[in-house]
Amino acid sequence: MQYMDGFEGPPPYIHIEQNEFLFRKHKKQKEEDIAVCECKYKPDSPASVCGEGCLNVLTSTECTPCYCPCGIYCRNQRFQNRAYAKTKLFKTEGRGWGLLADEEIKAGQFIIEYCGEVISWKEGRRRAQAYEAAGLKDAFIISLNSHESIDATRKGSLARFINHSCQPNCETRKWTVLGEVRVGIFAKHDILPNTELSYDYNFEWYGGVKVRCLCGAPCCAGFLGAKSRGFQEDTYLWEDDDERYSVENIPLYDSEEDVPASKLLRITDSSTDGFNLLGKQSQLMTINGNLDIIPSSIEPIFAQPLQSVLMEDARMVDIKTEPSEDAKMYSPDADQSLANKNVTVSHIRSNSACRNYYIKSSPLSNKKRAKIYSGGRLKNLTQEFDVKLVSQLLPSEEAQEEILACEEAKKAATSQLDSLYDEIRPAIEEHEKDSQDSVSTAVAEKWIGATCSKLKAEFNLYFNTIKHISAAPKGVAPVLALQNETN
Ligand SMILES: C[S@@+](CC[C@H](N)C(=O)[O-])C[C@H]1O[C@@H](n2cnc3c(N)ncnc32)[C@H](O)[C@@H]1O
Repeated sequence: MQYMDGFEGPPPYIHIEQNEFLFRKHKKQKEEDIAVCECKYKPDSPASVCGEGCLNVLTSTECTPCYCPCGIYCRNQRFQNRAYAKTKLFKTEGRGWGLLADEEIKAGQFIIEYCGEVISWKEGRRRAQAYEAAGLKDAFIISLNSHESIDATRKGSLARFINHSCQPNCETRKWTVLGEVRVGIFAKHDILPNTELSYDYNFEWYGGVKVRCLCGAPCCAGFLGAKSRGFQEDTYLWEDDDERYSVENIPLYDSEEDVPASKLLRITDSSTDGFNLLGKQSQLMTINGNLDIIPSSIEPIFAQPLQSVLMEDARMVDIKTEPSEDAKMYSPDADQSLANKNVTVSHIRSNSACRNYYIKSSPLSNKKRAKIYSGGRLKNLTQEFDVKLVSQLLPSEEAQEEILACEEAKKAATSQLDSLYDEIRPAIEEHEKDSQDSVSTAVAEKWIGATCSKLKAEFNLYFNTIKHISAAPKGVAPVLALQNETN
């Protein structure tokens, strides 16, 4: 994403409105598992249909379309229908971006779903550490259930912008929707328009970095997610009077570098897909890379601390946004910028061990492909040489043994990597290339390890060969050169 005159928006992300499953497929609900309520549609009281008394509502389960006795009148399909409240994105002072109510919201109302990438708990931990190592201070990982998390760092809904408060007006609730658990943000009490939405991250948040809380509530816990499982497992055990749990003993970060709010204005209408970012200038780039023209007279929004959340005087403008497609949302620039900023797991993965092992589609011409690939696998493009022959040319027995041992180690590492391919072949075939993002974390870890071992073994072989050749008497090198030419 690009902004005029150096104005910066939030780091780019892909806007999605349903969870994406990275490590498993979306569950398929079996017919026998569908919970059917006993509600009946009465024309004289439509508001009673699938309301508080509905058996499914009571168990936080959404009704399944076609199975609910109330048919199209069912009101218990809010996640499925994306029955979101109207919200707007805005720039806060010191807490990055936040989300405002853009209409009156009633107590208990479903506001928005927290969407992102569904990953394992272990992967969540790993990512949190990788994000922290990469200097990303905004945390977007929340827990979904005992073994899975939702990571909205790279992909997410507008809910990813809801900030924490120790005295929040919203809360997260988990609902079962078509057999899958989903996380929704719900109003704890009535919320007036232009009020910042917030929930308590304490039991949800999984940020690696300790961030000083700026919610301003009298009961403020001091920093974010202090009671969350991630926080506790990561660093500290939560115990009253535990002196480790004090601001002084914990390295704190401000949530972002303070950018004067007067420089920025961001306005979003959650009723549309995607969002726009606006600077003082009349032009802006949407996240999907389209250039929109906006009147330059719009005043910036000034955010108040959460204590004074009502923002009646703020002038806001709704900007119509184009429906976004994932592919468009992530412009090459945005992708590049995110890749530079976040040394993410997939970044590490794809740089460390991919063999570009294309099964079907490939940008290469057939001719070029045929030259490089052999039986579907990428040929070793480095110049091979006859190690045995080279060793015989070396005068010292010790040197000979060393490079033969290196050759053996290289063979062993290569065969270990090759045998791993049998394990990952189905994923490679499904995704048409050998990206480690397409296999489970456990396999990817083995894959990275095996690739590193192979690279190390190759390096040792070449290094020792060069070392011994350069130490050998004159004449050995030309013989080797000749031998290489004849190969
Ligand atoms: C889920 S994101 C919320 C959106 C974020 N403000 C942004 O600009 O993308 C969580 C991050 O926002 C910041 N944040 C949220 N609530 C905060 C608070 N009460 N005080 C300080 N920083 C906060 C922290 O950096 C936190 O890691």
